Amino acid sequence: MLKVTFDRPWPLHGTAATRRIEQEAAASLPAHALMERAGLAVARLALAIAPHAHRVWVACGPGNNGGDGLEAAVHLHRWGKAVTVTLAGSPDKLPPDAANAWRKCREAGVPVADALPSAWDLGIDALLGLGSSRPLEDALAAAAGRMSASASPVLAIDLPSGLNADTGNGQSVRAAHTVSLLTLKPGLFTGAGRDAAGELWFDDLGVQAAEAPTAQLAGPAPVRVRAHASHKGLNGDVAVIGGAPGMAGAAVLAATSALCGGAGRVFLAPLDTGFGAAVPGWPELMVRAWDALPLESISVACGCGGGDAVAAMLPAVLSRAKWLVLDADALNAIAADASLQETLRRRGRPTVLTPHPLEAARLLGTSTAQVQGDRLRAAQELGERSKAVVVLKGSGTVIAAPGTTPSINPTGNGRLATGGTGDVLAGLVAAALPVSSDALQAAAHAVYRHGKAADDWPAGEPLTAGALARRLHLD
Ligand SMILES: NC(=O)C1=CN([C@@H]2O[C@H](COP(=O)(O)OP(=O)(O)OC[C@H]3O[C@@H](n4cnc5c(N)ncnc54)[C@H](O)[C@@H]3O)[C@@H](O)[C@H]2O)[C@@H](O)CC1
Ligand SMILES: [K+]
Repeated sequence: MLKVTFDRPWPLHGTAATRRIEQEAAASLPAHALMERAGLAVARLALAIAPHAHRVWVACGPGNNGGDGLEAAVHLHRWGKAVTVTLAGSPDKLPPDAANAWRKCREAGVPVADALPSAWDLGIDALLGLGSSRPLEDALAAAAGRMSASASPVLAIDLPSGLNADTGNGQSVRAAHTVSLLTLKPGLFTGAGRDAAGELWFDDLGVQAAEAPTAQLAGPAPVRVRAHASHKGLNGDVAVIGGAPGMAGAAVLAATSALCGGAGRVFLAPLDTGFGAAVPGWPELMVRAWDALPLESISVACGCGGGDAVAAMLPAVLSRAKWLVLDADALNAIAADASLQETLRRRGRPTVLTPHPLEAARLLGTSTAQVQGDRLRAAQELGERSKAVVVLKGSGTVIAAPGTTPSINPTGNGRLATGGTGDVLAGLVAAALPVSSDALQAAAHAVYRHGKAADDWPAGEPLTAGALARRLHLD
């Protein structure tokens, strides 16, 4: 059993891959062995996270997730806990492993109640796992609702019941802890998964997964030590093109973020002709006209408050920039213009798109709900279509590129939901591209760093985009 910490990458396996791993392992093990291991792991974790909990409610569902709960209930009962089992389903319809666990439960004398209990110290959610296929109803919904609403902590087995393992969608139990079995599932880390799952634990049940991961949970970048004999020319030049009248702040945020994020030199090309020759308070930033910039040799972040005006620059920027980050208004302009989409596809140089779900929906010609319905798939599809790295922002930002395993970012929190943090990210990605040979890795590490800065934010201090940019210092 491992606690899932975000200081290293983790492989993630979706439902189909996990089912294959389970079938292969079950074929080489004695009957019921996997479920017995799962039940023991859950019972041990229950003791570890809630050592003083005496009354334990194990809410079991109609399938093998319920079976895991029944196995755990037998152990906890034997260890002296006051266990109450409820079963949302019929004992004679349980699948074989779960039916075996039910028999053991009855033989051990574990109390089984028809009605949901009114008080307990620890809830164990064994209603649904991988098999969750539709919204919770009736007895399952009643048990899930009562368990989630209680002040007593919930330990979810495999997944918070109702959560889709692949997409992180679905109304589900809200758990304080979730122990993911055999594999870690992508749905725990994106969409509603982060809020539903609480602290995450992983038990492989002694099975080494031979399946290729469906996705990767991103880890931090290795520390980049700058050589003593270094100079600014080795650390990449970044230009930010954006900041139409009334939106100059977005471009300034991206530029300051690139600077604080480690770029050697940073240019700012405001689209507001009245901007002035310098950025107050930031003498390091060099203000230039966009068409005076050496686009062929620099990293460009384009969008960032560019408004409608940015569309006119895009043909040149798309065909000339050595490295390119497209954000916000640049993405909207591309979504509205098939010839820009074609130029993007044919660019053939490192390109990163940083859409939020609505921008991604516009680019894909679909709805925000459909993008959010399967964030991994939407990011992958957009990457394939545009031949670019895609950073689909949101809870569990997805980073995808054609022909590669996508990543989900584990850092960041709701404090980032404030104006300008996306511009900060665009600047940071633009700074990361010139010093990396792999645009996907550069983007994933920048996203990780951006989120980590928010996770490490001092309590009681407001998180604003400008303050965030300043905190992106190199170690
Ligand atoms: N078979 C085994 O030996 C093992 C099973 N494991 C557990 O088994 C789980 C998967 O078991 P199952 O495939 O039986 O699936 P579940 O136990 O998740 O679901 C059971 C059944 O509930 C039904 N269902 C889905 N949504 C429903 C809803 N909203 N309302 C009513 N019924 C609904 C489905 O028809 C599904 O087959 C894993 O998540 C894991 O917890 C693991 O412990 C590994 C070992
Ligand atoms: K569950």
